[in-house]
Amino acid sequence: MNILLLGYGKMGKIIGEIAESRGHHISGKINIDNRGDLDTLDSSKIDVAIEFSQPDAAFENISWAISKGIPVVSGTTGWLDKKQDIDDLTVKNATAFFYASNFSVGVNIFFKVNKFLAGLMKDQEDYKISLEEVHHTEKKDAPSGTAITLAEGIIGQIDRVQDWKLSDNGEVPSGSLPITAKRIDPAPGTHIIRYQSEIDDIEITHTAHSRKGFALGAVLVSEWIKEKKGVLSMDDFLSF
Ligand SMILES: NC(=O)C1=CN([C@@H]2O[C@H](COP(=O)(O)OP(=O)(O)OC[C@H]3O[C@@H](n4cnc5c(N)ncnc54)[C@H](OP(=O)(O)O)[C@@H]3O)[C@@H](O)[C@H]2O)C=CC1
Ligand SMILES: O=C(O)C1=N[C@H](C(=O)O)C[C@H](O)C1
Repeated sequence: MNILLLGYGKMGKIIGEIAESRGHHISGKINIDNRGDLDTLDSSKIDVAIEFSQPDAAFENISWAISKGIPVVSGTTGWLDKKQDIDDLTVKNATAFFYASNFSVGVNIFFKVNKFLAGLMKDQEDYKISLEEVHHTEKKDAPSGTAITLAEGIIGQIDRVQDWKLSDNGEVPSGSLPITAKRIDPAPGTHIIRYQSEIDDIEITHTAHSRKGFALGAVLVSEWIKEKKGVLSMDDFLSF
């Protein structure tokens, strides 16, 4: 498969290595300084674009590829206020767009565990609920996309929590779920959900040991999406 990498930073580099080790060819490695190369690329020869850039670049990168009819797999976080426009463009151009806040299988299992636990805790009003995420200091957005997905999983199950708020000290108005974002090198990504009461605490944690799980997931999805059309997500890809 011919893969275009839109964004060639920490993630783009590992994705490129894994893709090549699985027999794929990297048709281009695009960063800010060589974005002009897109004008000379033969888009008909690209099977999939994998987009891991930065929040303020994602929309432009994805729109470019989708407008050319190239299926896109994107993991960039922090731009989702514009996702509906991309979904509409995908349908208009009869191609495919796949977004996930986290491509690792382990985190996607953790998403399910989070929802299950929230369902069990929905009537346990004595427990204070909080979420903490820890990432490396180069991360541009906070909270992480993964933390937002986890928060949405809790909000969907527990009526007394209506929204989430970023908070340094865990103090938020009643009805909000506090998310604390810590930036500590070299953390690839840790997410902790806590239910705390006077009697006891329940805590679940996912700790990524490297970026390999995110990158491998993105390559596996790219292999799967090649012949697909429409707006797709991890729920379409995973069988659990
Ligand atoms: N969904 C998931 O599973 C995961 C998502 N992520 C997300 O992926 C994104 C990238 O992460 P990471 O690789 O660690 O970040 P990096 O900062 O290491 O890499 C981002 C790259 O994007 C490039 N870039 C910036 N602007 C543009 C542009 N206009 N066009 C093309 N490329 C551009 C940067 O170029 P330059 O170096 O020239 O500035 C840089 O090389 C982040 O949003 C992160 O949150 C990360 C891990 C997993
Ligand atoms: O920026 C990162 O590094 C990561 N970003 C994603 C997020 O915001 O959730 C996924 C992972 O946690 C690593």
